[in-house]
Amino acid sequence: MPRTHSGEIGPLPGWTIVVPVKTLIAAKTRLAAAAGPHRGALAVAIASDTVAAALACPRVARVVVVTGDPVPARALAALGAHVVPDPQAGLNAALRSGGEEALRLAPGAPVGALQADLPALRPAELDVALAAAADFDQAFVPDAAEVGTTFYGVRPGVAFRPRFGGESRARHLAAGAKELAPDGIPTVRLDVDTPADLAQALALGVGPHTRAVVNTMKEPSP
Ligand SMILES: Nc1nc2c(ncn2[C@@H]2O[C@H](COP(=O)(O)OP(=O)(O)OP(=O)(O)O)[C@@H](O)[C@H]2O)c(=O)[nH]1
Ligand SMILES: C=C(OP(=O)(O)O)C(=O)O
Repeated sequence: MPRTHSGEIGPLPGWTIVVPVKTLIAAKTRLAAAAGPHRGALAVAIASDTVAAALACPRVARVVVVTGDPVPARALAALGAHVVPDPQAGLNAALRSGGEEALRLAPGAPVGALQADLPALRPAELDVALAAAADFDQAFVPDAAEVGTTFYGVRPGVAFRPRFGGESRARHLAAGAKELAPDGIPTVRLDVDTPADLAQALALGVGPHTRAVVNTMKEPSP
């Protein structure tokens, strides 16, 4: 059963959050030099901390992971995500496919897309973003660099049309989605693509999966 919570207008259905996870062999290429042989483990760990934080968020009823890779599929299912296959037609096709599954699972629930690379994500900060998003047909959270997007969501009954990839902030704005960038949600906005992003996330405080892999990366080679 989806969790519900009380608000001024009575109990609302919880969000279904769709998280896309790339096949590991192609994942986190910008961290390849920093992570070396730990790149795949780091990608799974970052996705695990993102999914665990989303599942712990009061306004989230369920997480649908879209991936074509059995390794993150197993790890994220073990955390409680519902995993579906990737249609292998790019990021937005993967998200739309997850959105269709979201409607099958909970037709009356709001649907959001969340990047899988938010290792510092705090459930309470995601909750702030979801509470704000509920007031708009379509809304999104820009990434910390204000170029990309970390979250895009729609109200029940509104077509789910994510436009992620590259300069997606401008595309979401042009499509009429409301930009949400309140103070106090840095961990929703900090997507980790580069070593500098990872350093910033470590400073904010990452989840235990990412912490463990980063500790291994720091160990001197035998
Ligand atoms: N399921 C799925 N997820 C994808 C796909 N492309 C990207 N993603 C996910 O979308 C988010 C943003 O991905 P990117 O920044 O393009 O890739 P990345 O692996 O994080 O990093 P780079 O390799 O450095 O570009 C991450 O959560 C990825 O796992 C895809 O084709 N299918
Ligand atoms: C896919 C995106 O981001 P990145 O490639 O920076 O993870 C995006 O911001 O739409």
